Amino acid sequence: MEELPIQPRGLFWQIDFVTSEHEARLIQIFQNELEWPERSGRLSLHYGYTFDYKTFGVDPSVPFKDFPDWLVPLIPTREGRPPEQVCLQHYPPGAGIPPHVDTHSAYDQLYALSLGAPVMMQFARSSDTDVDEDGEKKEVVEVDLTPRSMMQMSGDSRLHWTHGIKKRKTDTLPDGTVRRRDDRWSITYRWVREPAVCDCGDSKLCDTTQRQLGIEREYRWKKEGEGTTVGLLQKAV
Ligand SMILES: O=C(O)CCC(=O)C(=O)O
Ligand SMILES: [Fe+2]
Repeated sequence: MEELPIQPRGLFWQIDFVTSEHEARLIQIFQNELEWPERSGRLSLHYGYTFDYKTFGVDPSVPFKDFPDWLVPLIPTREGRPPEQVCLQHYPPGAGIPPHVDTHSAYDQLYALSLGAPVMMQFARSSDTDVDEDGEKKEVVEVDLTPRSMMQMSGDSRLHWTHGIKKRKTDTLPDGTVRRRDDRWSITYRWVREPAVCDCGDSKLCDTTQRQLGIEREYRWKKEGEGTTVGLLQKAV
């Protein structure tokens, strides 16, 4: 994988992690062979261990959910062990994910594979000099999540920038082209951090730092029923 020469630092990229034929077969499986929750918006299916919201680690009372056959060849091998948790998500056109960092204390490495239609992801950090489109003092960088690409978020991109996908039906590319959204699937891979303590010291985005400073966190920032990733992700404050 190669690091993208952009801010945020720490984004590693591999194009064509799967072939178009392989991608088409996977999308067939996602559309015809999996049981998705019945609601609108972004939908998630989880594999591997279940997260325990009390300990912020793996819940030992819930058995490991085996990786299905289609998932096994899609597991990144660079970490030397398989991820503890894998999440398949479907984004119909118009769906998004609010800006967040994946909880620092719970997870160490984080990878995401994109399949189907491309989408723009916004990476953001607070800034004294920049304002975003909502007038907030934020520096925002858009990264095009092109299909079949594997992205690793490490370093700054993992710890000190939030990431999210806007709920909208089109994305505007850097050259001004307006691109319609279409169905997208992503597979997110998470490696548990042991012990569950992060030492990055970011008081805005790090749950360990906030706990040490006595700052109350907003774990349950997602609406009830909006998916089972509640607690995995931390809202940007
Ligand atoms: O859909 C993606 O590529 C990323 C999703 C994400 O940020 C997450 O599940 O934490
Ligand atoms: Fe995330």
